[in-house]
Amino acid sequence: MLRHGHQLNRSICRQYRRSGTQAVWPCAVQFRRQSTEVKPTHDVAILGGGITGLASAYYLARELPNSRITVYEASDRIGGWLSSKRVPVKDGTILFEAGPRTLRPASNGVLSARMMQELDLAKDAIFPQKTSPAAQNRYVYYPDHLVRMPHPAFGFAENAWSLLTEPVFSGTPWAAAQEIFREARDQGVQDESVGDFFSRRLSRNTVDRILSAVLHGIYAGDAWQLSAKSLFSGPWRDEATAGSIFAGMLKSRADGPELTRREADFLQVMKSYNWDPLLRATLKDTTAFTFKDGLQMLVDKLARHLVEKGNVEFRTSTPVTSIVASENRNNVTVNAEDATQSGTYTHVISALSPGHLNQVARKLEDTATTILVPSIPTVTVMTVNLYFRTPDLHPPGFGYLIPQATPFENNPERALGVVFDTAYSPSPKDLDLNNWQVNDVDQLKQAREQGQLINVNDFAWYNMPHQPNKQDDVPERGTKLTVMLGGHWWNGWPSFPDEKEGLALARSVLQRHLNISEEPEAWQVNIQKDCIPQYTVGHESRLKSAHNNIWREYKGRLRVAGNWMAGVGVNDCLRSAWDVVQSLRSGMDGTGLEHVGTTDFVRLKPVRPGQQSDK
Ligand SMILES: C=Cc1c2[nH]c(c1C)Cc1[nH]c(c(CCC(=O)O)c1C)Cc1[nH]c(c(C)c1CCC(=O)O)Cc1[nH]c(c(C)c1C=C)C2
Repeated sequence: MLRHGHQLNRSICRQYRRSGTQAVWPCAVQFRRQSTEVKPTHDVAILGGGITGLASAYYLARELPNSRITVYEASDRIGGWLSSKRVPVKDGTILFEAGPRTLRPASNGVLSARMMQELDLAKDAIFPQKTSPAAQNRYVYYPDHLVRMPHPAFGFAENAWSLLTEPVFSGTPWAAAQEIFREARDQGVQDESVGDFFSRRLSRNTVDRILSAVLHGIYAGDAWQLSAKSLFSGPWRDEATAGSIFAGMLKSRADGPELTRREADFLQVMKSYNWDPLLRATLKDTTAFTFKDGLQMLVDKLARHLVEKGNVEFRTSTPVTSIVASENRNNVTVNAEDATQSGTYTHVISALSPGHLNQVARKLEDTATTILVPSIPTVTVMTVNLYFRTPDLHPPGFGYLIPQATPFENNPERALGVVFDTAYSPSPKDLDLNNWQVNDVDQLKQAREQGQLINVNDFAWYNMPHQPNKQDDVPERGTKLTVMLGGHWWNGWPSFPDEKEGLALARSVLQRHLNISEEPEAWQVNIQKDCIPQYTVGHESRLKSAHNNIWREYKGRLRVAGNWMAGVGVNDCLRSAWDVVQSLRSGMDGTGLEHVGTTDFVRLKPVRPGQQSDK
């Protein structure tokens, strides 16, 4: 982080000082409010205070309430890549996100939705509607202009015209029509790159012009390095079992979608959860949500909740130097740089990156690094947040992605994409009663009390009767954008652009692509070093080796979680924390990687036309 301090973490610290709680949180000192001294069933050290570490502590404290939990964090703040900052502008304040900015409620996202309900955060959330431009309008920049991606809401004629005339789609509709007739891969192929897989099944243009853009937006990675088996496990399996991706899709429609048994069980557990009916309805109407003070609110609320629990201790500014299993594998000693913070635990959950875990993992009396996890490459992403006084400097939408095929002269900065952040916050105009589609507040309140969903223009008004939430506190909304740079384009670079260069690169992208030449009123440059692990070809077999190595050395006393195993997003981090805690709770042996490569599949009931799938 190159600008602005860690105000939000410090503000919790101040709040706890003010609230008269017995110790100061977290500010480099430990904090534990022990209610009654009961011998803990599990004494667990969690390594890493990012979202995975916090979520692990949260699930442990809930599922194993008699456990004792110690979270070790090397830096002086918690939250990892999640970092929201409120910054001043001429007439108010606006919110910048350095890392992830929204959460999707689908799939593993049910965990973030559930956490939001349990932490009473839904009243602070912002829910753009499915039908809003933010949800529907997604663009790709190719070769020298923005192209809106087809969406059912745009109608047949517009979508067909775009597919037939835009160079970005050149050859793709024809390749898709032929996919079912293409020969399936040799059964001996263990894995291949996403690029190789989809250029075999569809076309090279489809990969370079469309898929590579999608992969930029999720992994900031190279389509020709990332693993098809790990990233597109469904189509990868469909080719092997049904002969083609299209045939696999037809089979799913007829017989029902195929899931691993573990996934089906997870969905069942989530379905039977006692959802707030209004939140459930709101989530069905939205594709992504955020909070009025950004995703940092989730971190702060989680931390506060854990401190109040009493059985969680945070040790910030406490780098761990090694973790050593006892000879009989009954416990693990965590050694910290400050020896007074070292301790012996029944279990350790590592929420560290693989490289960091390898550095601290030691065999008994061994001083050399132990390779527990085979090397998993990472990429560095620079995010540049900018705020301009003039509103609507871009077309309405979520943002745009830049594929690998965009000619160098149209993207010499090697940008990956641009996010239109204003789309996630209602403007003061949206909140003005006179601009509402319905403006009889009493009628709206009555409807809300009956559990009906009320929308204020493009947003669900969940926190009624309070004013709908907004992120930017300004009387007239400007334009807020984030330019994403780097990723795989910067692989092997000995150093990265500094703050000044980053800002210049971002402004140059905006000038060329959106014709924005205005001076930004506020900006922030963030370099997220090694933030996204790359699931490159052979990823699954590396995870299997990691499982074997960790089991051999720690026999279930060390479990791993994080964004390097089953998805790089915040929701996936929550899921890996959830899985580790569930297996600890049920007394199962494991490492956190025991499910990798499972072949136990079940079919769900097919969804008939007109029928709604269960969310
Ligand atoms: C900070 C950079 C990140 C990039 N990808 C991710 C991060 C954190 C991880 C990620 N982004 C998305 C997903 C899909 C599933 C999901 O959980 O939503 C994942 C795993 C989608 C996405 N991509 C962008 C945004 C704003 C979102 C929504 C989720 C979020 O807020 O992160 C834009 C975007 N992300 C990256 C780039 C290069 C990019 C470009 C416009 C990298």
